Amino acid sequence: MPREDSPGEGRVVLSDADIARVLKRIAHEILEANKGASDLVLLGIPSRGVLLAQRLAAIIAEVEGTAVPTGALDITMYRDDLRKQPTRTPMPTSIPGGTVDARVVVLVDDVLYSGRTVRAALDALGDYGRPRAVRLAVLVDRGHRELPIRADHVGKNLPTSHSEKVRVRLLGHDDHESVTIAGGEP
Ligand SMILES: O=P(O)(O)OC[C@H]1O[C@H](OP(=O)(O)OP(=O)(O)O)[C@H](O)[C@@H]1O
Ligand SMILES: O=c1cc[nH]c(=O)[nH]1
Repeated sequence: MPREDSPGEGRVVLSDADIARVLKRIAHEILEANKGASDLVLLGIPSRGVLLAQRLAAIIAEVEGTAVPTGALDITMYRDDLRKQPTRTPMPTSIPGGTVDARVVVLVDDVLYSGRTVRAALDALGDYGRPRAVRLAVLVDRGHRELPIRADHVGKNLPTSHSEKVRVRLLGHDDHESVTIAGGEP
C-alpha cells in the first residue's frame, strides 16, 4: 500500500502496486526488444538494482517460461569519484556463467541521474567479456544527465530539480515498497 505523504518521507510518486505494474511493462519491453528471452542476461547494479533484476527475471519466467540468467555487477572500483572518497566497500559481483561474451546484457538500476553509475557499469562489464549488446533498464529516470547515456526501458520519467532526492524502497532491502521524492526549493 502507498504510505501517506509526510515531510520526512517525501511525496509518493510510485506505490508498491505502481512498481509492480511498471516492472511488468519493462519485462514485456525487454522481451519485445530482444524478440524473446534468448541470450538475455540481467545484471542488477547493487544494491536495489539487483532486486529489480530478480523481479524482472521472475516476470519473464512467468510470461515466457524461460529462466533468464540474473546476476549482480558491482561498480565501486570503477566510480570516477573514487579518489575523492576512497573508503567504499565493494559489493559482490556475480556473472552467470562467468562471462557476458555474445550475450544481450540488460543492466538494471533503480535511479538514473547523472549517468556516472552506468558509465562505471559499462567499464566494469568489460572485465567479463564482449556482450553482443548492452541495454539499460531503470525504475526511475530523474534527468540531469552529465554523460551521453540514456535508458532503453524506463519505469517512470520523473522531472526533478537538483535539490530534490528520489528514494526507492524495495522489499528485500527496505520495510516497504515505494518511490518518493523529497526536498527541493521551499
Ligand atoms: O546516475 P547517477 O548520478 O550515478 O545516480 C544513480 C545512482 O545513484 C544511486 O546509487 P547510490 O550511489 O546513491 O547508492 P545506492 O545504490 O546504495 O542507493 C542509485 O541507486 C543509482 O545507482
Ligand atoms: O535522487 C537520487 C539521486 C541519485 N540516486 C538516487 O537514488 N536518488
